[in-house]
Formats: sequence, structure tokens, C-alpha cells
Amino acid sequence: MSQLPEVAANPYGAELAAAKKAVALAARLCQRVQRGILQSDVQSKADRTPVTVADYGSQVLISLVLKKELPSQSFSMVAEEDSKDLRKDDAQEILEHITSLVNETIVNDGSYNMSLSKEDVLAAIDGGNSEGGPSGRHWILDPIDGTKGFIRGDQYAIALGLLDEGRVVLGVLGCPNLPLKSTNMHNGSSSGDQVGSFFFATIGCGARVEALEGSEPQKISMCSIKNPADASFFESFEASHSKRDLTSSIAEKLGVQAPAVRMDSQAKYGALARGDGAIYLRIPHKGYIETVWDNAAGSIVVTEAGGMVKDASGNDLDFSKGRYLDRDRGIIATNKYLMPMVLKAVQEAIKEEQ
Ligand SMILES: Nc1ncnc2c1ncn2[C@@H]1O[C@H](COP(=O)(O)OS(=O)(=O)O)[C@@H](OP(=O)(O)O)[C@H]1O
Ligand SMILES: [Mg+2]
Ligand SMILES: [Mg+2]
Ligand SMILES: [Mg+2]
Repeated sequence: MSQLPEVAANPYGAELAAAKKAVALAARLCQRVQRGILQSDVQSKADRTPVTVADYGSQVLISLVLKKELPSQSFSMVAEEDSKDLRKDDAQEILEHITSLVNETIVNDGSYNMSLSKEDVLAAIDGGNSEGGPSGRHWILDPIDGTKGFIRGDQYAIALGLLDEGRVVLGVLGCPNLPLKSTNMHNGSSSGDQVGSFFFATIGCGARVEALEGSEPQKISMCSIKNPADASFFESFEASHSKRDLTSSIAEKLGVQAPAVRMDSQAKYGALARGDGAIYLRIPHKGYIETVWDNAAGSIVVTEAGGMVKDASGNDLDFSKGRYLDRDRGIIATNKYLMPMVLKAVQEAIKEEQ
């Protein structure tokens, strides 16, 4: 992958290169699994959400690559998956499958000469059990965001962020099923029908996209729409993840004409950051507690593309509180022109709902 001069001069340049390498390798494992996914590859977690061999495999590869590429740095990672279910007696076949997937991906890539045992795999997964917090550096990983989309054959993202002294300073989003070409041509790029978008951003250095398979990175920016009537908005694909009566009443208040664009995962943040749409409304049902890994990488890609990411009260997101995001109700991402109007509509809609 090519390095831009500004990336070389970037204070987080080494971390960015390692993060990109890690996400690209994990994406290869995920693509292979998605092509031939079987029911036996999917398990249900204690919270009744799905997890697949690829979620675990992706987490193993990313933890491994980050440690290999940044050997002198202390390692802390806040990641979604843990090894508890894989340590049960009836999970040994799945654990073997994950171990062989990881080892085959490493062999095919050719960068590392190593072979992992089942114990190594479990230990690498548990490398993601950090509590994060306001001091030091912590990687934040969602090994597959949008697992339901992944199983359906739709959008998903491998989302890796870096927290430094409580701030998100780096984000990488691998979106294997997201076309590289911006659907509304806002950025003027034309890359044919290539599929697989790789977004990355570091603090103060802007946001970029390149082909997941590798291409010249292009700087991206949010759309500059000022009239909400011209805006389109993204929301979750899964109805159970989004309060659709509220999002449609917000859209109505804003005079949004276009129907909601429903997409799985943080691919929404990437698509928004390059101007495919103008607003992302993430308004979960009451009582849902938002996690840091569902938003860290996506939010810096948007802010570095010139956008804003706020909670429903208009506060910035605080990623320094541990594994969960301390935020008021929903998350709103849009450009600086639309944010005041969108926040007003969100607050009115929430008030009317009570
Ligand atoms: N009930 C509920 N409400 C809101 N959000 C939830 C809920 N359940 C899960 N999740 C989290 O949503 C992550 C998927 O992102 P999205 O909701 O944006 O995408 S989609 O639902 O797949 O369309 C998804 O991430 P993954 O588990 O990594 O797939 C979840 O962390
Ligand atoms: Mg997620
Ligand atoms: Mg996930
Ligand atoms: Mg999950």
C-alpha cells in the first residue's frame, strides 16, 4: 500500500500503517467466510446477537498484526468479542475451524512465518478485554460490525480505532462490500464498478478512501448541502436497531424528501464521509447501551472529512469512559450546516414521543 507524504509526516503514521495492514488481512478472512458461510459458522451470544467464526478470526488477526507491527508499544485493546463461549467443551470444533482459518490466512498472505495453536487463538481474542478509559493508548476494535448484514451477504465493516488520552486519534474502516465509487459522484472520482472501500483517518490529517485491494488514496469530504430538503439520510438496516417512527418524524420535520438509506454497520459513516448522503441518524430503542467499538473508527472518519458527530443533546461523544459510550439517546452525524437543524428536529421528536 502506498504511503502519502502527509502519512509519513503523521504523528500516528506507524500506527496507521499497522492498523491498515491488520484490517486488510482481517478483511481477507471475512470475505472468504462470507462467500461460503454455513449455519454452523454462526453462533448466538448470551445477549442473543449473532457471532461467527469470522468475527473471532478477524479479532485474532488484528490483535496479532498490531503486536507484530508495533513491537515496542504496550498493547491494550477494547474489542467486542471474548473467548468465553469458545472455551466450552461443545465449541472445540468451532475453535479448530477458527484456528485453521486464521492460519490459512496468514500463510496465504506470506508476511508472517507462524502458526497459531487453539490456545494462541483464545489468548489473542482475550487480548481485546481491556476496559479502555481516559489515560494511555487503547485500540478499539469491532472485528465485524454489522454481523447480521455479514450473514445476510450484505454490508459489514471491520472497524479499528485508536484512543490516545481519551481522544480517538485514528480510525480505519474496511468495508468489503461497499462500492468504491461514491454513488452521487460528489467527490468526482470514478473507479468503475470496483467493490471494497477502505476508509482511514488520523487526527488533523483528513480522511481518505482507497480500494480495499489497494489503490491511490483519495481525500474525502462530507457533502456541503445546506438545505435539509435536499438531504438524504442513513439509518440501520435492522429495524430492531433503529427507532424508525422517530427517524421518520425527524425526517418529516426537516422536510427530507428522499427515502431513508438503510445500510448495515459503520459503512454508513464511511459513505457519509465521502458525501454519498448528508445525515446519519443512529437512534436506538430506549435502554440500548451504545459501545465504543460501534462508533470510534466511523466517527473520526466523519470528523476528519469535515463532518460533526454529536449525541442527541448536541454533546461530542466521549470515548474515554470505558467500553460503553456515555451519551444521551441517539447519535447524529452530518455536516456543520445541517447539524443545528437536525439537532433541533431530533430534540423536538424525542420530546413529542414522551
Ligand atoms: N438493539 C440494538 N439497538 C441498536 N444497536 C444494536 C442493537 N443490537 C445490536 N446493536 C449494534 O448495532 C451494530 C450494527 O450496527 P447498525 O445497527 O448500524 O447496523 S445494522 O443493524 O447491522 O444495520 C451491531 O454491531 P455488531 O454486533 O458488531 O454487528 C450492534 O453492536
Ligand atoms: Mg458493531
Ligand atoms: Mg461486531
Ligand atoms: Mg456483535
